[in-house]
Amino acid sequence: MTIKKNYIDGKWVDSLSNKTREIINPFNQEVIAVVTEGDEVDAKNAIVAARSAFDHGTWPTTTATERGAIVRKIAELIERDKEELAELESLDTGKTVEESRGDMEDIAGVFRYYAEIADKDGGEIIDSPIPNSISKVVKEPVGVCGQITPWNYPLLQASWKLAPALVTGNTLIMKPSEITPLTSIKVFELMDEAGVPAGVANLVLGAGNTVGAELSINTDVDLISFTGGIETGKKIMQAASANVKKIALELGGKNPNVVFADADFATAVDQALNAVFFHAGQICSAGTRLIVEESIHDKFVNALVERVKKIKIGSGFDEATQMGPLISQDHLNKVIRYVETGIQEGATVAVGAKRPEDPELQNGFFYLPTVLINCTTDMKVVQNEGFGPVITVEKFSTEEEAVKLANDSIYGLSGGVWTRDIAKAERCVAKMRMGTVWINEYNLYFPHAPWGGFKQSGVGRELGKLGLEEYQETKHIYHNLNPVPINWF
Ligand SMILES: NC(=O)c1ccc[n+]([C@@H]2O[C@H](COP(=O)([O-])OP(=O)(O)OC[C@H]3O[C@@H](n4cnc5c(N)ncnc54)[C@H](O)[C@@H]3O)[C@@H](O)[C@H]2O)c1
Ligand SMILES: C[N+](C)(C)CC=O
Repeated sequence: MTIKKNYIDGKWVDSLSNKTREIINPFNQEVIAVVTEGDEVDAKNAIVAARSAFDHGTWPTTTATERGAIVRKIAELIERDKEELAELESLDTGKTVEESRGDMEDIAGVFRYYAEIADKDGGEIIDSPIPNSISKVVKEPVGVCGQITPWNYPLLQASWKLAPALVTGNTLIMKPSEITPLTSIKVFELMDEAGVPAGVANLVLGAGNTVGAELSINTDVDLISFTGGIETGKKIMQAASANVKKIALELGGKNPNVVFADADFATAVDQALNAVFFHAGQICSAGTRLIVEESIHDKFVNALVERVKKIKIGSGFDEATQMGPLISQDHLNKVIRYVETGIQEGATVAVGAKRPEDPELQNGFFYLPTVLINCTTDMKVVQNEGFGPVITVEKFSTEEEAVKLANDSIYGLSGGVWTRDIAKAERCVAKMRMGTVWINEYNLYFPHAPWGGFKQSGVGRELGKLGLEEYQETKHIYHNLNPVPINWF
């Protein structure tokens, strides 16, 4: 098997240690690739390349229109190679190929969106309060950016960082999750083909506590953008204080999906399933906390359980499959422990809570879709992110109680409200402390609207204009057209 390499200063290179890592297919544990295993030294080399490209290269001063054209070209290349990318993503993560195809469309859309808005904001002229002066505000790139991504949406989360960083003239070093690097490697090949200059975009493969930690602490890095778990986010925040780096943190969620009795019942049941079991629940915004009005609770749970029993789990490459495996043995063990904790705390298993018995699935990291009822907000299984195909169900009887339960969390990433009463929906979402709230919808996102968390779900925003501004410094330029001595001293 050819060893896949780091991409530093425009060249594909092995890590200096010559260590390698096997990449495993979560469906059957087969080795699907071998990649070089970078560490702090490789990260430092990439930082030197990115620093030099920023301080001495042409990229930061290339016009936004030209940078936008290159980013548009990346979108076209992703569309050209969409099928190959989708298959790689499914091999690496276990998600269905149909899902991965959807991801690739979203990813191309993100590159296109940022290519389009790249040259649409030329700054601002301020109405200066001082005669004979010009006061203007311009945007400039932040500098060298470290970008660290998770395993659940490897290329999608990478695209939310790469596209805005590039169009705004930054240079960058990306570290994908060490267990799912394949589509990131491929997209760096495409960025090279699109004409991104050497040193502007660098890729270092390897572990979080080596490559990731170096990117976070190194004082030649000006910004660190991280998507991943809350505990890692806290470490990165601390390390970033070494040079008061700018930080953008997209962290976890424990997201409430509130269903009122007057909601469209069938749609709310269907979307509650999607909200949590899509990608086996390995989604930051998964609607893992179902909060249902008491009067419809039993009927809702029964309908949910009937549908859950029919979910087809299997290979992401089988067109009939609706849910694939979890990402790894470690993660499967974590989900098993998480459910056991819930049961010990008093939750009742309505369906699932075990591994499938199908002999064909025994080599994969599968866990059955699980519904836990009789849950209360004080339980760990309701408060902690499980990141698996597990939904907890709580009851409420008043609108105030529904909002109170929804907000009772250290997280604030996203949430949903299901009702036909427009005023009630608006009252609820106005009080819900989350970065994204859906009304009669769940888990929808697109490049035009910002994404990010309240509370411990993160700092900053990705996507939309705010996602671009994360990669920009704001400079006020004051020009005195009639300089005269002040004569104070
Ligand atoms: N808010 C969002 O948009 C969003 C999107 C996707 C995933 N997530 C979150 O990501 C988590 C799952 O992903 P994960 O298990 O890969 O998360 P993780 O925190 O374990 O790892 C994420 C990345 O951080 C790296 N890392 C680990 N330790 C590090 C360190 N000390 N310094 C620097 N980097 C380090 C890892 O190698 C990986 O590349 C979940 O909590 C999920 O909610 C959030
Ligand atoms: C941000 N999102 C929803 C694409 C993936 C979260 O894990």
